[in-house]
Amino acid sequence: MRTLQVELGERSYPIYIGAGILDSIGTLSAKHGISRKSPHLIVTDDKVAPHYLSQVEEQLKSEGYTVISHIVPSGESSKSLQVYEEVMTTAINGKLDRSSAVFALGGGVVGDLAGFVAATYMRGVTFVQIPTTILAHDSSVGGKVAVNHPLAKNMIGAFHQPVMVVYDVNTLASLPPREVSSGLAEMVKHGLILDRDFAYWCRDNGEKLLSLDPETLIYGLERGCAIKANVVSQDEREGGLRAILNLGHTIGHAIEAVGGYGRFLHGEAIAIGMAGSARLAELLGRSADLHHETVSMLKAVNLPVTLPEDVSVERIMEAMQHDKKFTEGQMVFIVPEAVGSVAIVKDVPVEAVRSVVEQLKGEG
Ligand SMILES: NC(=O)c1ccc[n+]([C@@H]2O[C@H](COP(=O)([O-])OP(=O)(O)OC[C@H]3O[C@@H](n4cnc5c(N)ncnc54)[C@H](O)[C@@H]3O)[C@@H](O)[C@H]2O)c1
Ligand SMILES: O=C(O)C(=O)C[C@@H](O)[C@H](O)[C@H](O)COP(=O)(O)O
Ligand SMILES: [Zn+2]
Repeated sequence: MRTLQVELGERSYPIYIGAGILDSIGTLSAKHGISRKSPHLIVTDDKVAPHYLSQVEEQLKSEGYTVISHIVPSGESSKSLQVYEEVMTTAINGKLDRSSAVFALGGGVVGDLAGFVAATYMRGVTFVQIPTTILAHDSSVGGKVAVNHPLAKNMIGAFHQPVMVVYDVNTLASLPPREVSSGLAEMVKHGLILDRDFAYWCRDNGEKLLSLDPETLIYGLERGCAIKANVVSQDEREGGLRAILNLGHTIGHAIEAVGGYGRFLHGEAIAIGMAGSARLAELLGRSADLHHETVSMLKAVNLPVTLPEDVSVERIMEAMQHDKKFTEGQMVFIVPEAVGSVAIVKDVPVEAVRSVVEQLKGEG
């Protein structure tokens, strides 16, 4: 087992990464001071539960913990206020108290939903992340938790850090190929924003990553987590720097919303968004040839880089107005300047953005 640390003063926490470490969840919970006198809640989804829920329940029980579980339908539609209320009802009926913990067992959907429950139940209880997707190397780190509004992604949320992240890479073996690619979008993003060598490493190792070669995958997840942890440690609440983690997300979140939170996976939408950001960089004269490089990296892990013909440019433009980075009437974009380096650009002309979205429906 390897340990990375997210440095956040008194809210610092470890990311444990290893093969088979779900079997240590009970002992790790005890190590992190989780009470044996209060009941705890595991939140998971109906695709993850058949694989891993009983293992986690048994593990915690064998260490003397009392746990109840809530299984939500898999998929982005569970990041809703309705499902949030249902999980809250389970927590209240289960008599969780202020010393209780909420464990998120699953991908980013379960992590964001369960984290928002943990952030708000009795105004905040202990939160543990047990990620089971590649994408969750990003979502389980950093404490952004939220549910969606039909009009805009992650609109109802909080910052609530976990006390630990327990990342058992063995769980990734059951991921469907489309989810593997979706998760790799955030890994490529981590290279594109801050680490040129890592971005090219992802491209060169695309085949091995797609086939879940253990050594390659663990290196990629560790490097991705380390880049994310480093940014979060410098700017926990996105006062400035943290916004770079949003590369591709302004267009990507709009694509997800217009697709009804289900047509496009998060990683697919931000892959298209990253291709768009590279086009924007070229249009704004900030770099040449970045689109070609970005697209080659995304294609190496089977990600889409164009929008289907039937998606309305106007609806994308409309949905984009809700981007959380936009303030005081200014469109703010994370614009790549070179592979491994991005800028936060304010007041991007709306016509430039529209032109990029239109191009995404063409050859990308
Ligand atoms: N909080 C953050 O910082 C942050 C960062 C990135 C993404 N996100 C959010 O994360 C979400 C996407 O996360 P995701 O891609 O993990 O989606 P997800 O949680 O929906 O998981 C993807 C799919 O894989 C299934 N699954 C999960 N683990 C599995 C396993 N081990 N074996 C088999 N099937 C498994 C799930 O049931 C689901 O169908 C989006 O809502 C996105 O907004 C949040
Ligand atoms: O952690 C962050 O900060 C990110 O931007 C990571 C993103 O990958 C993630 O999708 C995040 O949930 C987006 O946050 P939002 O504030 O744009 O909703
Ligand atoms: Zn993301």
